[in-house]
Parts: sequence; structure tokens; C-alpha cells
Amino acid sequence: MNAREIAKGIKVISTVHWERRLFDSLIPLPDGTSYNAYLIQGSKGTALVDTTDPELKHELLDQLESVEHIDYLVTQHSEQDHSGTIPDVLARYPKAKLVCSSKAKDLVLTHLDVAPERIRVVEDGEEISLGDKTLQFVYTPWVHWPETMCTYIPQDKCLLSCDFFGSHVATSDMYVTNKELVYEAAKRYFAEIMMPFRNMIRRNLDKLSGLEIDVIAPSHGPVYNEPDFIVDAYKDWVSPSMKNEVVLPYITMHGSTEMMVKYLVNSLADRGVTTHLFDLSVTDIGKLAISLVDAATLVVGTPTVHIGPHPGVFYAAHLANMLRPKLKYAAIVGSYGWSSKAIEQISGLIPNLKVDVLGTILQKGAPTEDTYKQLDELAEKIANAHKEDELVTTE
Ligand SMILES: Cc1cc2nc3c(=O)[nH]c(=O)nc-3n(C[C@H](O)[C@H](O)[C@H](O)COP(=O)(O)O)c2cc1C
Repeated sequence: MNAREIAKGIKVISTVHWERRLFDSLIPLPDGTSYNAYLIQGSKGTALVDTTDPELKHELLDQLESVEHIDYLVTQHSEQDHSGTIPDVLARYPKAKLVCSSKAKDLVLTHLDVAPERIRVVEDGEEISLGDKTLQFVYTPWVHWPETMCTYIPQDKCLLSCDFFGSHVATSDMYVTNKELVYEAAKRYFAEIMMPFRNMIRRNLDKLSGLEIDVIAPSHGPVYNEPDFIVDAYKDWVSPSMKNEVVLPYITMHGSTEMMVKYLVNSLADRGVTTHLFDLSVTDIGKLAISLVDAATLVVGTPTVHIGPHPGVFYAAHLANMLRPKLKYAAIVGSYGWSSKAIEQISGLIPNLKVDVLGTILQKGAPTEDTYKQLDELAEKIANAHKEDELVTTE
């Protein structure tokens, strides 16, 4: 995209990765993504904040063709999708200083080919004046690496937020136009890389609440000219409150586990509980992560394979453990043929989840009338636990 002005003297240079479908070899990207760099031209100096993924470096360098001089190249986050083109930008502008947080210096030096003498470390709250524009640096650690910082430009009430508030959306729109799409993409991004640092993010939100912000300009996805939309969403995601929802990832090889989980979904629905059901053999793992942001209960469904859970369930259980969602309750259901350690092994995979186990139902072969009775009892326990906690149902 051509550089576009979000305020006088502040331009977004968005390099759009329309066709990318996987991020960090981990996060599915159904809607592609973009990497945003910001050019700030003050009366006495020019800064570029962040760069782009090396795959798209020529798009950024082309946009900088008309920019003769850069005094500062600010790197808010050292991950290569924003920092990978730093060596090329520094080579183009030999007098530019690379500005970063104290923790970022080591990451930059170990990940990129940058001369140490070109680096200027800024502390939390430090400012750099560009004349009629000021760059105010706000440390926001663990969004989602330890070194991350935001840049606030008080004259324009503009916050450059890097990954914080970002969304993986490839779009030609500069500002958010499709709120539903951006909400889901931002929630996916939060779920997959920021949820484990929920408490730190809450602290960072508190820190930013002291700033007057008209525009949030993230490093992925469109710019927010109505920042409350995304700030309120983040406040909700990091709040301790949970919803009257069950997340149910499962796998089946011959249908028995599937009969059990589908019965359970109906039984829960009859009791007013919403279930997000995911067949792990086909599911988008990002959707599973999104549903873990709000849910109170995790139910895992698995057949037994070589004594333990199906390998696909291993992955999902490990992911849930790693993402540390709010979750308060759990249960395990499934089918086996002759001998199983599936329940013990799944329990061992989720030590980070401080959950009350409301039931385990392991059926030999296909479900029977007694299995369905047990599933109704489990649904009743889950619904009662949610009621006692006064969990709300999503509208
Ligand atoms: C490759 C494979 C390995 C299995 N290993 C075990 C096992 O170690 N212990 C066991 O009790 N059942 C084992 N089974 C049997 C299944 O757990 C059983 O058929 C179960 O009912 C399948 O559930 P499903 O219909 O949901 O796929 C195995 C089945 C397959 C296909």
C-alpha cells in the first residue's frame, strides 16, 4: 500500500501479506495479515517506527524512496516480522540511530546484523523530540515478548502499539471498517500469543489508561480511529469473568467418542449452556484458542490409541495448558477397547489449568443407555456449577 497519512506528519506504511496463511508456523491466518511501519516527520527530525517482515522488505523500501533522511529507527518489538528489515533500513540511512528498550538491545543484537554503536536505548517514559512532535516511549512488557514498548505521540494523541491491539487482517482499508472481522482477528491474536500474559496485559492497560488516545495504530491490521472498540475488548478478555460456555475439542476414529460428545452438547444445550465443539481432525486451532478466552469449562473427548489419548488430543491439551485460559472446570470423556490410561495422561498434560474436574466418562466400545445417563449427569453438574458462579450467556 502507498504510505497514507493518519495525522499531519504521521504516515502508515502498510505492507500487506494477502496470501499468508500461517504465522510463526503456529497461528492460522484465515484473513492474511499486514505489517505496519509508521513514518513520523516532525519540524526537526524524522523517525520510522518498526519495519516489516523480510519477505516484504522491498515494499517498505520502495515506499521510503522519497524519504531522504531518517534520524531514528524505533524498534518497538524485536520479532522479525517487525524488525527483520532493520538492517536494510539502517544501510539505507547510515546516520540513523536504532532506538529500542533496554531489554530489546540484546534481542536485536542476537537476532539481527546490527552494529552495537548504532543502538540508542530509551528508558520507560523517556522522550525524543522531533521538534513539533514528541516520541514518548511506554514500556509494555509481555505483549508478547519481554522487551515490547509502545510509542505515544502526545501532539496527536496517537499511540503506536505494535502487537498490542493488533489484528491479523489483510485489508486495503487504513481504518477499521469491518468491526466484526477485526474483532475476531484481534481476539485470535490475543488468544494465541497474549492470553498466557493476561495479568501483565491488564497492568499495561492500566498504564495506558493515563494517556489521552484518539488513535491506536498497531503493527498488524487496520488503524483504530475509535480506540474504545479495541480497548474495551481487551479489558473484557483480560478480566477474570468467564462465560456460561464449554469448549469441547474431540477426536473420533470410529464414531463412539463422537456419539458421546454430540449427546453431551445437546444435554448441555437443554440446560442453557453453550458449547463450542471442535473436531480436532479438521478444526482451525485458532478458533479453538478464541473460544478458550471466555469459557468456564473444558471438556476433552478422545478415543484411546496405544493406551493414551489420540495424538491430536495431546496437541490440543498441550496448547490449552500453554495458553493458560481462565477455565474453572474440566471433564474428560471418550471410548476405549480393552485398556486405557487416557484420563491419567490427559490430566498430566494440563498442570497449568487450575480446574475442578467435574467428571470423567470412559466407555468401553460404543455408548450405552448407561453412558448417556452419565453424560446427562455430567451436563447437570456443569450447568449447576455455572449457575452457582452466575456465569452469563453470550448474546
Ligand atoms: C490405532 C488404534 C490403537 C488403539 N489402541 C487402543 C489401546 O491401546 N487401548 C484400548 O483400550 N483401545 C485401543 N484402541 C481401540 C479404540 O480405543 C476403540 O475402538 C474406541 O472405541 C475408539 O473410539 P472411537 O470410535 O471414538 O474412535 C485402538 C484403536 C486404534 C484404531
